[in-house]
Amino acid sequence: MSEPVSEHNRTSISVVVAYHSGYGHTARQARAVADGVASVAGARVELRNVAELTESLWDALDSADAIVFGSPTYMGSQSSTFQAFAEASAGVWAKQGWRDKLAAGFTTSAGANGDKLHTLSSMVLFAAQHGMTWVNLDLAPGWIYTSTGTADSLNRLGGFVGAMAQAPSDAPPDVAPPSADLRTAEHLGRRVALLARQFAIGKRSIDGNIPAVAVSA
Ligand SMILES: Cc1cc2nc3c(=O)[nH]c(=O)nc-3n(C[C@H](O)[C@H](O)[C@H](O)COP(=O)(O)O)c2cc1C
Repeated sequence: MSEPVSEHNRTSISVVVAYHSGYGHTARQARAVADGVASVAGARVELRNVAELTESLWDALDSADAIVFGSPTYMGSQSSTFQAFAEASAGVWAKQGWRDKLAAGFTTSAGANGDKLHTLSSMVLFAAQHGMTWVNLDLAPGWIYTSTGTADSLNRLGGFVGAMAQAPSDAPPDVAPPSADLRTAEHLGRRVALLARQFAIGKRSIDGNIPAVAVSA
C-alpha cells in the first residue's frame, strides 16, 4: 500500500526484529515482520538472531526506536535461548537503556493454541521491566471466530497481544507457517513502524518546538 509523501513520512525510524528460532519457523515469521516494517516509508529494519549475543546486537538494540521480540514456544514458554538473551539484557535494564522504546512480540508453535499466549505474555513483562511501551496486534480474530472465516483469514489464530503462527511439527519452514500467519506477522511489523514514526514525530516536536512551560491541570 503506498502512502502520500509528506514531511511526516520522511521521518526515519529504525526497528530491530530480535528473535530466536531453533528450526527455522520463527525465523520465517521474523522475516515477515521485517517485510511489514520495510513497507513503511522512512523505516529501516534489522533482523537479529539473539542466539548471538554480540556487541553489535546490543548497539543495534540501543539505537532502535522499536524492538519486536520473537521466540518459538517451547514447553509452553519462550525458548531458553530467548530467555538467555532476556537475562543478558539485565545490564541494559540497570540503566533503563530501552526506556520509552516501542516493543511488540510474535511466536510460532506447533499447536493451534500450544500455549503461545504464555510466550507473548512473558515478552510483555520483559518489555515492561525495560520501561518499553507495548504495541498490540490490532486485528480482529479470524477463521473460526465467525462462521464465515476461513483458515486463510488474517489473524486466524485469534491473538490480540501479538502475532501468533502455527507450523506442524513435521513441516519444514519453507512450507510453514502458512501465508495467513505470515501476513499477520507482516501486519504487526507495519503497525510497529507506523507507530514508531508517530512517536518519533511527537518526540521531535516536543524536543524542538514546544517551549517548556509549567502545565496546570
Ligand atoms: C523443546 C520443544 C518444546 C516445544 N514445546 C511446544 C509447546 O509447548 N507448544 C507447542 O505448540 N509446540 C511446541 N513445540 C513445537 C515448536 O513450537 C514448533 O516446532 C515451532 O515451529 C518451532 O519453531 P522454530 O522452528 O522457530 O524453532 C516444541 C518444540 C520443541 C523442540
